[in-house]
Amino acid sequence: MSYRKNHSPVTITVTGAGGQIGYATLFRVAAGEMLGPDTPVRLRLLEIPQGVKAAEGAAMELDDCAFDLLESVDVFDDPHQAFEGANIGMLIGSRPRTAGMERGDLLEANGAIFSTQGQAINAHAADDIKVVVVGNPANTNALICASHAPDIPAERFTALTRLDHHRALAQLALATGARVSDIEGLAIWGNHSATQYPDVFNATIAGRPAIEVLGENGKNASWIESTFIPKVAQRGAEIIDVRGGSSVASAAHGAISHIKSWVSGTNGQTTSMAVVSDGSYGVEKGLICSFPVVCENGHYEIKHSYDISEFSRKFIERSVNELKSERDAVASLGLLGNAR
Ligand SMILES: NC(=O)c1ccc[n+]([C@@H]2O[C@H](COP(=O)([O-])OP(=O)(O)OC[C@H]3O[C@@H](n4cnc5c(N)ncnc54)[C@H](O)[C@@H]3O)[C@@H](O)[C@H]2O)c1
Ligand SMILES: O=C(O)C[C@H](O)C(=O)O
Repeated sequence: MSYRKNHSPVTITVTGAGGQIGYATLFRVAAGEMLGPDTPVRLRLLEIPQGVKAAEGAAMELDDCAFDLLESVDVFDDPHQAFEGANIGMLIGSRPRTAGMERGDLLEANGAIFSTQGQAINAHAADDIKVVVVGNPANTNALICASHAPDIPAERFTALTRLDHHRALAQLALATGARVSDIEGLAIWGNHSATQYPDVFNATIAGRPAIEVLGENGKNASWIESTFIPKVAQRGAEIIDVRGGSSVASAAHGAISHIKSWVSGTNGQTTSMAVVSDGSYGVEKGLICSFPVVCENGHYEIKHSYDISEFSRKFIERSVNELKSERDAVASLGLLGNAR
């Protein structure tokens, strides 16, 4: 459903609320930037015990802002309480990789978090719950979460690739001198990882094929392959390298934009969301994969009109194969609940 004309409060559960992205998200949500100026919000903040103080501090500052849209803010360390009545779940908190941790250890640690949260959402969230998973590995965490919430349609569990979409828009605008608002049809395919595929071949700039405009700016296919794709796909690592920590404000902006689009629509414009595959474009059904989507009336739809060249197919397959291997790894660890 769309909340735009609905003045009743919307309950939003934010996990990892004491962390950096949580801090960069909460105040904007309470100010109405996500659901609009007519929609009051109730915030339910979830942290692990060690993070509760930080979340309580954020809650105190939220009070001190005296936001007129903020009806309540509560802090929990129990997911079953935190997801009570949630209409929206922003699942930001996750277990970061620390020294000595293997990939399997990371998947396992996060698997435990996201299975518990999936169960809590299944048991306590509102019927119209919409979930975006931000915590990495975001796509597979969303898959685990959905698999533990058998009473909720799998379509309601999504993962964040909007940040990647924004990064791609910005790089294309920089390369062509275009305005971001003149670009349409750009899409991120696959996993929120270095294998993701930012696709310019279906994009237009001020109504003209982006490829043509790139060509006029001296940017050919080899620029796309050797500069544009790695720049976007490895931007997260570049930010970590330059900033000394992973992206925060841009990730919060991506998460807010993701929910805003899903709830209020994209006015026919394309965006990217990692959503459950319906088998479109040969992506195995059930994987949480980034696709081009449009949103309307509180729903998203995968766009089915994209031309996929051999070049694009190769990149999409590589990322989808990575999603399959993550899915197989968590399945073999017994972390997937009900098969759908
Ligand atoms: N998808 C994306 O585009 C994207 C972009 C940037 C970062 N990220 C990911 O977002 C996540 C959060 O990043 P951050 O910078 O806010 O990290 P952070 O370490 O500052 O904050 C994470 C918070 O989550 C909390 N947490 C851990 N386990 C939890 C659980 N089970 N329940 C509730 N809270 C829990 C921690 O206590 C911490 O306060 C990371 O996994 C990061 O890799 C994703
Ligand atoms: O946290 C990370 O590893 C990077 C993050 O997912 C990003 O894309 O900025």
